[in-house]
Amino acid sequence: MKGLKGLKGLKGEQGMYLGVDCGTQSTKVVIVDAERGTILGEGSRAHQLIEGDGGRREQSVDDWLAALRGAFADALAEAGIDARAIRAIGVSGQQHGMVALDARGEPVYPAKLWCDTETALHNEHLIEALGGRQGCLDKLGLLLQTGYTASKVAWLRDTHPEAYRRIDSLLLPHDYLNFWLTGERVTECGDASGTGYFDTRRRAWHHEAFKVVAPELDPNTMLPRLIDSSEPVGRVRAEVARELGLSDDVLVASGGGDNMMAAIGTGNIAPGLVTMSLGTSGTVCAYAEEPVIDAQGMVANFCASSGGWLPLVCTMNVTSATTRVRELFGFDVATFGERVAAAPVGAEGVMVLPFFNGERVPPLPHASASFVGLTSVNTSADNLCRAVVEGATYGMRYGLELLGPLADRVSEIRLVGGGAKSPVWRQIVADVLGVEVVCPRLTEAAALGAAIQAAWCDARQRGGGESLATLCQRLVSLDADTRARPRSEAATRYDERYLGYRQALAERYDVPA
Ligand SMILES: Nc1ncnc2c1ncn2[C@@H]1O[C@H](COP(=O)(O)OP(=O)(O)O)[C@@H](O)[C@H]1O
Ligand SMILES: O=C(CO)[C@@H](O)[C@H](O)COP(=O)(O)O
Repeated sequence: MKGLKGLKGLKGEQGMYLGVDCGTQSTKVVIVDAERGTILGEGSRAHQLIEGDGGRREQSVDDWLAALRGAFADALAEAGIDARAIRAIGVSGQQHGMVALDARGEPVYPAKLWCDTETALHNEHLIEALGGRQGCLDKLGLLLQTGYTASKVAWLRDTHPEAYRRIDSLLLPHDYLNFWLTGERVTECGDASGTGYFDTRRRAWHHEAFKVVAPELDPNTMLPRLIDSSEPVGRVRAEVARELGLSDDVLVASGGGDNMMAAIGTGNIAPGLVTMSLGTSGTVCAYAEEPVIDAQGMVANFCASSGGWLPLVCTMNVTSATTRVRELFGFDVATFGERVAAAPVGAEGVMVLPFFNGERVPPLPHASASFVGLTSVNTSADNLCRAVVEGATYGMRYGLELLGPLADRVSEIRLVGGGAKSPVWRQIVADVLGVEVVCPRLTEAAALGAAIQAAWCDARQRGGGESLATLCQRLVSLDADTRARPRSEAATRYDERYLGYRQALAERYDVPA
């Protein structure tokens, strides 16, 4: 991967845009010069994860704010610009998290995250109450999956009635950061489509579904105002502008869910491309001009944040799984990569079903991880490290196959997220999926997408004609050095191993092989 230094250009006096991505493990910030098409600085700060029995995964919103402040300071120092040159901000956020605020704007409970599986039973009950799978598809255009916001709200109602009674508004993580920046409670269709009370076909809140989730709450006042993804949320509050050293008229774009922003940050805003993220979660998505309704409910018919739709498959165990095994052996990221590379294709028969966090697709919220095929000969650190990377990647192939016709003719996958920084993993993805992969120069594509969206929003506000496509052309560039092509022998071996993976899923979990 090329360093950012090679990308830096002259520092303009204006036309700077800030992209923020509040991911699961960290907040990333980039500063771009949209006129020159250069990335000037980036920063990243980690978050704490609150984990508990039964699949609890939560975060404190204060942690997000602290990470944003720190990452912004680092990016600004690297860019070496005056913060007053920043014209607009775009915020991307991990999808689905429940941020329930009281009337003063304080959380009534910590943010409950997309990867929390504690509410699986509530999700099942909600599906039933909405008329089963078909009822969900008819009303919402997608099937509720454990992890969506709806079951978290229902869970809070059941388990913390006092906190539930104090709810005044229900936001998503990126909405919350926009609220902190502007004081406005606003959302847009991309992120809203992952709540479970949004009609993804009509691109509107589904009040009837919301009443099933939270009968006592009034959707007219609880739910954030919906704006188009090209519209601004507002201007940065004076207090925030002072603290961050920004000028007092900085625009805040609508922002969106991290997958929607990563689609923009990889130029995936027209049919024909596939974006795959190896983040904490694994996601694979393709832009579509019409809604894509999956009768099985595994492909989520999310709206894109550039108009159109972004059908997506999400698995919960990608770098969350590889990090667990890496840390078990006490390896740093570089050593882990070396150990993965040292093991042969197929890890000498060791296979990992990496469901440490339960799983969303296939829908196994209560599953746990398994290491299978271990013998006295193949049980080595190298094989275990490779097997967890391979297992997470089999999940991505499963997801790609679910996308069906949208991905069938794709000649190249744009790979993003932390795991995409690993050359050995990129090759494994190419070999397992049998498709060429390439990374954008900036693998923090969600933060870049948010910055591009901010530039788009700013251009529209100023009456400028610059389209999102033009901005993507200028700011999204691919790193030829990251290109990995399938190797025929390895691909054939992986076809066999993938069949073994599907068989293991069928035997253990009754998932059709
Ligand atoms: N070279 C690498 N090889 C494997 N994993 C990596 C590498 N670089 C970063 N990661 C992992 O990527 C993860 C962070 O990815 P990221 O996309 O930022 O996650 P999120 O957006 O969910 O917070 C971390 O678990 C980190 O260990
Ligand atoms: O739940 C989903 C998508 O439906 C996840 O993709 C989250 O949006 C978290 O993303 P990362 O933190 O892994 O980037």
